[in-house]
Amino acid sequence: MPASMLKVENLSAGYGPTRILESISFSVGAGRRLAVLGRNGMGKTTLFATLAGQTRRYDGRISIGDIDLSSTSSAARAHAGLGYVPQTRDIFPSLSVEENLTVGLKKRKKDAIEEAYALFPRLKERRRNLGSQLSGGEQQMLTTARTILGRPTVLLLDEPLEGLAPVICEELMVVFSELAASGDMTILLVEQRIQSALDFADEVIVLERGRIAWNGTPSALSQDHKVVERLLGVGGLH
Ligand SMILES: Nc1ncnc2c1ncn2[C@@H]1O[C@H](COP(=O)(O)OP(=O)(O)OP(=O)(O)O)[C@@H](O)[C@H]1O
Repeated sequence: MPASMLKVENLSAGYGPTRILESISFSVGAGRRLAVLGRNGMGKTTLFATLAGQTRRYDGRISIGDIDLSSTSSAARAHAGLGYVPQTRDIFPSLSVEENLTVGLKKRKKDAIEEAYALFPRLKERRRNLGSQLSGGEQQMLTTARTILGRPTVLLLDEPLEGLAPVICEELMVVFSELAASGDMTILLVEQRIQSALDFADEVIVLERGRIAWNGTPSALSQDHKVVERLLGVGGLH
């Protein structure tokens, strides 16, 4: 299935009575890549959790293509093509890699496994290992592969590089770029490794206290040292 456009209009959301996101609006064209940046606690994870239907939405609209997802369940959003890879690397620790990949699949188990191994050959080497025996990078590959097997047309990746060695980060970013280049997925990436996010993205939004404080291209952001320092808290990019 080809990638879908994601549109977010005047979205406000939070946890119970605690408002975190205030009137967020942006759209990501089909097959485009958006980096969502911001200092700690500015609402990036809350934005993704809200898109995935896991927080309380007070107001606003979320749509994929022509489908309005605003009031639908998390399961319905996944069914409509939204894939969410949370920061928590959700895998089953007591199941093997292969079982993690196929649990819940009724059909095309063999195809799914081969597809995941083609994407992440390291998982093939580890196929008999339990989830709990994997390194952080392998867990990230497994959770990403599990989500991709659901054939999302919009993929949300929340800090996939967190805590990983540089060589593994590079490996993951290559796969994410290949997925984006396939034209099958629109990808939104939250990442603290700002340079990696800027190298990957076509467009950027920067959140500050639950609002969009800046939006533009990666090159415009790289050149705006004041914005980088004020909104991202780093003295310069390299
Ligand atoms: N389950 C929750 N209940 C109440 N408040 C929460 C909950 N999760 C997060 N928050 C609050 O929402 C705000 C935004 O947090 P969020 O995790 O979305 O930020 P973030 O930009 O992803 O930060 P980080 O880069 O540290 O992951 C913070 O003030 C945080 O304390």
